[in-house]
Amino acid sequence: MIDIRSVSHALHGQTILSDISVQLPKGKVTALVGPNGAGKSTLLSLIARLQPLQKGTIEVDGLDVTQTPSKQLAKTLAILTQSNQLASRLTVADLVAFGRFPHHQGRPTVEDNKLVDEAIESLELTSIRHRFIDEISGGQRQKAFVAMAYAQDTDYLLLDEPLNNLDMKSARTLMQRLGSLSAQSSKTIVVVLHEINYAALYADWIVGLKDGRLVANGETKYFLTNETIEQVFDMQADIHDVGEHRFVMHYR
Ligand SMILES: Nc1ncnc2c1ncn2[C@@H]1O[C@H](COP(=O)(O)OP(=O)(O)OP(=O)(O)O)[C@@H](O)[C@H]1O
Repeated sequence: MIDIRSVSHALHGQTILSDISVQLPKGKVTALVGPNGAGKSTLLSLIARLQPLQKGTIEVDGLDVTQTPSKQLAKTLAILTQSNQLASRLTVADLVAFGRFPHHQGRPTVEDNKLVDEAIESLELTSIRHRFIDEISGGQRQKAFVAMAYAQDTDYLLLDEPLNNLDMKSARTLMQRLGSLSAQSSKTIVVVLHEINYAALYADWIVGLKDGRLVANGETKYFLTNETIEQVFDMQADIHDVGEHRFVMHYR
């Protein structure tokens, strides 16, 4: 579980997050949703300790993120951020292998190499594994960064808008993979999504933020109501049940 208690955050005098308390369930896929600027990326970065926690506490699997040694945290949690800039010239395979570094400290084992190959195959990057990441398309690069996070094989995986630039089939394949990682390998996955229907189909749990506040939080089918969509996104949408899933018709 990721246990977030009374977390507030401010930058340059501006409140970014206000008193957020929420528990993200272990072994499930949680979607973090909300309008632009709601604070989703900030919350993810605080969970992963990419910036210092100003107020409140965050525990990942019982580990207080402010107290846990970096090596231990890196073996527990992997994050894909939105700013994936690397100065050095790396191939896709180098980049993905980089994700294993906290585990082997520069001396990869057969198991490390196997996990790198699996991540490359899972994201369908095999044919471009030797290409440089600054010479591939935006969607291919996004997949390479997702593969790097995936290869870390941590129990907790945080992904900030992993579907950016992905075509329809690639997006569906990735969400299916994340679903099976949680269902079959008990991984806890937190994913920032803008398309609510990916959350509807693949998330077990949804957390809605708006203006730095927690607006709604619950199991997917209970979260997806007209009232909640309006509260979080300030827009009306029809909710339709199709089979066992609930969809949000927000396209017109
Ligand atoms: N480095 C920064 N300095 C100052 N303000 C920042 C900084 N980073 C983010 N913010 C502000 O914090 C607020 C939350 O930003 P954040 O990126 O967490 O939102 P988000 O929900 O992830 O948005 P989006 O959906 O657009 O990616 C915004 O008002 C943003 O302008």
